[in-house]
Amino acid sequence: MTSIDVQNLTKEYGTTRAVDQLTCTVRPGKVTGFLGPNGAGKSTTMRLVLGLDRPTSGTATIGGRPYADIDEPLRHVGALLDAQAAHGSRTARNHLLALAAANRIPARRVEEVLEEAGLATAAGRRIKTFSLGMRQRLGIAAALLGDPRVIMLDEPSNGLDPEGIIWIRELMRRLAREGRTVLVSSHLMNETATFADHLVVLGRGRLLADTSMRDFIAAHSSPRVRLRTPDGDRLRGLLADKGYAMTAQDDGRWTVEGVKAEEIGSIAAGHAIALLELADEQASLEQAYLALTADDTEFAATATTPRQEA
Ligand SMILES: Nc1ncnc2c1ncn2[C@@H]1O[C@H](COP(=O)(O)OP(=O)(O)OP(=O)(O)O)[C@@H](O)[C@H]1O
Repeated sequence: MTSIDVQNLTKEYGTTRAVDQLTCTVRPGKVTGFLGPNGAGKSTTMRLVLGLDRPTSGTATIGGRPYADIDEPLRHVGALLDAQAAHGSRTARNHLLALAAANRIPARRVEEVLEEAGLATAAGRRIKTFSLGMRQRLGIAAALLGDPRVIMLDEPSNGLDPEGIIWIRELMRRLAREGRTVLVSSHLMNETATFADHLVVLGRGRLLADTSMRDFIAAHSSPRVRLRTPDGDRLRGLLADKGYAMTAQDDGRWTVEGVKAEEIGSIAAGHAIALLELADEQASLEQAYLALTADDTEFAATATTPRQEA
């Protein structure tokens, strides 16, 4: 089993505590979404796991070993941290060939990952001519080069077009199905909801949540019911007597907060009120995330303004 294990990890930059006593385990066979407001410590944690920075205290290991102790690390751990990092005057193919040679990876893997990342026709071009999306694809190709069991991607959808976003989503799902450990940071909640099974959420360097996506949404949202009825005013009165507010929506439906569909259904049935539609509404990951991180957002316009997806 190749897990990423973080134990009491702390990183201070001067007086800034970027990561604060963080303990979590990222397990194989799942895509784990790594979330948190700007400056929460996600990139710092990834850098510490990859040995690119030294922790102030605590440990980060991959499969039980610090990254620095892993021989030919690209064969075990693939990471995309900064897509701008590749040497601009090299071609994409030469960049990957150099990485392959340094890690004793056969050169034919270069052609495979170029193909997989949709860069086969651009392989002979210098990286400095690449768009941001192409650089992301190249970074992901590099991460996959050594067929690693552990993949860490920092904002992989950055700069990708809609087709690229679908590609990366399906790629991550497949990597997890193959039993690999996949850790992906993102600011895009709707996007994360489409690929993550599990979530690790940071706020100001501390762990706010380490839970399945489903449990996270259930824990950080209140129930809400959507319904349609020809007898809205009567039902609204009945629900008001029980302390529930029924709110008219623009599309002719009503919503009721803080209640489950079963309860509304039995109240309506008890008073012979017809319901043409009745359903529990699933809160979105974005709503649950905003509810959890409202107090931990360092750089927000106002604490109550929901952020739009970038
Ligand atoms: N090299 C550094 N020197 C000084 N401070 C740093 C350094 N790297 C990160 N920090 C600080 O550490 C904190 C965490 O930053 P980090 O980049 O890890 O957050 P993040 O969650 O990845 O944010 P974002 O979502 O904006 O990418 C921030 O306050 C940041 O300013």
